[in-house]
Amino acid sequence: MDIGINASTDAVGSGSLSGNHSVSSRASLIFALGFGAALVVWHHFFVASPKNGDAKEPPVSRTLIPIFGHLLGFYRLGVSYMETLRRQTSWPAYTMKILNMKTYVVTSPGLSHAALRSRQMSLEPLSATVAARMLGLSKSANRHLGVDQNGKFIGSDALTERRLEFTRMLSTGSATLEEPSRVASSAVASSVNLVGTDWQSRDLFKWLRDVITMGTVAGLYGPKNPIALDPSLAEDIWIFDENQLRLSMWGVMRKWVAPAGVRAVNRISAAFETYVQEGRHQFASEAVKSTIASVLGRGIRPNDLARLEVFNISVATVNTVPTTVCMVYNILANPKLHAALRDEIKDVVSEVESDNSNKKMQIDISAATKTLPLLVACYQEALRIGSTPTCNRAVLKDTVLEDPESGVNIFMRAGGRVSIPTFMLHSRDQIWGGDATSFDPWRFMPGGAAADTKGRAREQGFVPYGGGVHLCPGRHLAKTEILASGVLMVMALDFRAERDGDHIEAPAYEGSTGAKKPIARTVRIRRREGWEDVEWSVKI
Ligand code: HEM
Repeated sequence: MDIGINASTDAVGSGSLSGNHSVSSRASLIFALGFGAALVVWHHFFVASPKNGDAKEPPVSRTLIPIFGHLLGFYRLGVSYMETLRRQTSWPAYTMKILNMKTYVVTSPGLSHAALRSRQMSLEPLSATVAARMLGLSKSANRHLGVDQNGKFIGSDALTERRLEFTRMLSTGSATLEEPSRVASSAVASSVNLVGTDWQSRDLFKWLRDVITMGTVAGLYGPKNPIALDPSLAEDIWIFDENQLRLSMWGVMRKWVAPAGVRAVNRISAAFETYVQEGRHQFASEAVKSTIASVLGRGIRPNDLARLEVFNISVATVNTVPTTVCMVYNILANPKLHAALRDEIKDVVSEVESDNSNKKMQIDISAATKTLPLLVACYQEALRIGSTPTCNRAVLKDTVLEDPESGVNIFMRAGGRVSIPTFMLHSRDQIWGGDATSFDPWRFMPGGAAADTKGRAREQGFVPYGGGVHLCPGRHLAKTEILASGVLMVMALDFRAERDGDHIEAPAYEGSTGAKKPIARTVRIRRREGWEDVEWSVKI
């Protein structure tokens, strides 16, 4: 284009330039067509062909658009794109090829468990390289994570050490789990106790999001945490989450491709850097205190530590929030269920102490599995359909795994990735006894399709917290906080739809690139009638 304009305006050499231009543009056209045809043939035979290198390797999923087809699919449909590809094959897994990277997407329950438990696969190389690309860490911090100057994982025990420490500190029965669980539940109770006696309109998702985020962060990072000082940072956690894919894919170009994501990382990490420099982490949970001490002990600068905390804080909130929102919304949308829960929970409510102005009531969730089976079933059902984490693994060595359902052996090549989108297992009618997309807690009650006769949740195909050595270390804390939120919302508050005469509807979701986020809806909320003067707390 530029050559053409220059040629016609160049009085001296316009003719020859012009002539050269038409010959060169024909040559360019022929070259472009030849190159395009070669690309399509290469894509067809080497990328889009359903045949893979090894006969036992899962078939390659096809896309109509060469090279960028899968990326466009993700941009358009988010993680649900993986479900559309699943329909191309009856294998328990398929291969998604993007350039030379192979991702094995596992779609059957048995193969998922086998992959999650396999010692030939690990999450760490992926966490380390993705963190390095997304967070703008210094070279020395990348080295700490085991990432070399080319962005390649060369190994480090830093993430293993953190995982083991976190898992130990947040395991059931440990005093170090009790403290953050108590603080998180009290923070939710405090938010509920602030609700007034007159009806007020609230965006239910945003309100619950902020209540849960404040609770989780207070539980982990203590009362002087950055979000307690600047609540607007809660929004940044979600902006970061929505931009994760773009941040991780574009490395140094992320400033241009995901400016909002970069701003969110900078804002959150700046606040965490000040938090560490001012020593406010001395009031944090033991789990956070010990991991911060070990990172600083390895010579990592506070600025890099703060950037790593962006990742950690996101992991701790972006699944807890959608699970709670899903549970509360669906309870409110079903008046029969709501009434049944009020009836169940009333037996664990007791008056603790009263002064002249306030009654103090406590809800005991310490033995919830026994005393609150319907609420626990609501929690399980919300885990099933309310959050959509994807478990990822790097294949460390050539591996063959058996799919127990079909008896087929599946080969996965070293250097590839494994992706287990939990929503694909959690939303299949044949696994969940029909109508898998609806919220039906009775599935998890004794004898239901998702439980045994004693009400123990089925394990096959139910992997909300992943599995194997990477099984979510925060699951016990999350469970307590979600149950505490549930009992408080049900017992302490009344809810109504925004318009008189309407019912509160079950949440509807937009195709989101990040964690599951329902379409915004406003509801009215006030203190429960007849219980206006009560100050609530939760016994965990
Ligand atoms: C309902 C809430 C939650 C859900 C559904 C959830 C789910 C998950 C899943 C699926 C994984 C990946 C496991 C795998 O790949 O096998 C994971 C990992 C992780 N989660 Fe959670 N999580 C929740 C809450 C939390 C909380 C509250 C914390 C923090 C206290 C937390 C901290 C972590 C960490 C640190 C990892 C990485 C583990 C590793 O590197 O091995 N999660 N979570």
